[in-house]
Amino acid sequence: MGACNEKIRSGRRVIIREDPQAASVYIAEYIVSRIKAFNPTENHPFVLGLPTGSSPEIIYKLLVQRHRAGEISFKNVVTFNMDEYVALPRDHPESYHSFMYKHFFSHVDIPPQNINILDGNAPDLVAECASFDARIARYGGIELFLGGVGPDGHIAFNEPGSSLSSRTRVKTLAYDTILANSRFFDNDVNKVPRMAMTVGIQTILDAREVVIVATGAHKAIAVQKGLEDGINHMWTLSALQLHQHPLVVCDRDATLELKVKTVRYFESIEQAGTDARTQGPALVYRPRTYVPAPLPKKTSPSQQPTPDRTPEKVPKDLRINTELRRAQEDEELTPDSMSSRMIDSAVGGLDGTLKNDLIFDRMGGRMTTLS
Ligand SMILES: N[C@@H]1[C@@H](O)[C@H](O)[C@@H](COP(=O)(O)O)O[C@@H]1O
Repeated sequence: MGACNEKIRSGRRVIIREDPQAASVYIAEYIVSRIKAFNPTENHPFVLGLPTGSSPEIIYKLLVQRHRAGEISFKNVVTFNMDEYVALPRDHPESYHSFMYKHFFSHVDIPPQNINILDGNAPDLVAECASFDARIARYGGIELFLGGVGPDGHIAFNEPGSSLSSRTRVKTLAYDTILANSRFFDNDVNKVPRMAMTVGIQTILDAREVVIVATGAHKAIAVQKGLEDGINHMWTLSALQLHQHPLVVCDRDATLELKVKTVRYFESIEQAGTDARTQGPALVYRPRTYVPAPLPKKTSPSQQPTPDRTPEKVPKDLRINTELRRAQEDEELTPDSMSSRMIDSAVGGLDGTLKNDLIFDRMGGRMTTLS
């Protein structure tokens, strides 16, 4: 597993800020800059994946502020939310529908028909999940998926043990998650829904870029398992090691379980000038792997886009071809394999201090110390 990871960790970025506010400022600015760089139009919208949870609340607040200041429009942005509880009324204050309208959608100019949230009360939940995946495919895939992480390392509701190749589906919540989320339900575990619908790990990995916010000491073990250990379905955050462009933004507390060397390494990448806000994956050069069907003409908010509701109606050519996408993505910010660190030229462009830090990390150096 270790050797395999070395090859696939390319382009991984970890940004560390002192507190949740500063981490959120970074992410909000990043999202704004990505949407602006994409220059979305009605026929070529920016497709944004979105989370709920307490961690992204500040991010939404900042995005709303930027919108009110006239700095960003969401008119040509299409959103897909990660997850929703099953059988919780849509207008329940803790439904993810309510959360999203309360914190974000009601305050920006996104057209209602551009909003996609799983319907946890659909008569056929399996068909609803398939329809959700079909809608994502119809829009040409997700450009940027923002996510949080649970204390047990889950992303969306992909609980420990989830399949790394999963797509949108119904999941039974882990007890840890029910306990963690009971704070939103009068601290009563019995009020927390037992099931949820969630995008799968593969749904997230299919996004062209994934941004994770992790703040607070209670996320430190998940961050350590996700970043330093190997890919493990018991810590589904770690699946991002399979992605070409994951960006994890932590506050200082969330790094408490990381090795000092890991923290210093990622800080050195940022100091070396590979600022994620300007070094994200190319937005326009990566070809879409399918041709999106033309979007319906906008009429009234009550006339939602009418995606096919059943899996049978999903045309084959709308399926995501991840192999082709991977083949196209070969740009790297900084080599992150042990073998490449051993080559002095890999750090040749850094200043003396950074060079010393990284050269210290050579396998040869460690062997000398041990002998
Ligand atoms: N389904 C959500 C996740 O998407 C979220 O990342 C997690 C962490 O939430 P918080 O940010 O409140 O810690 O909570 C829930 O389980």
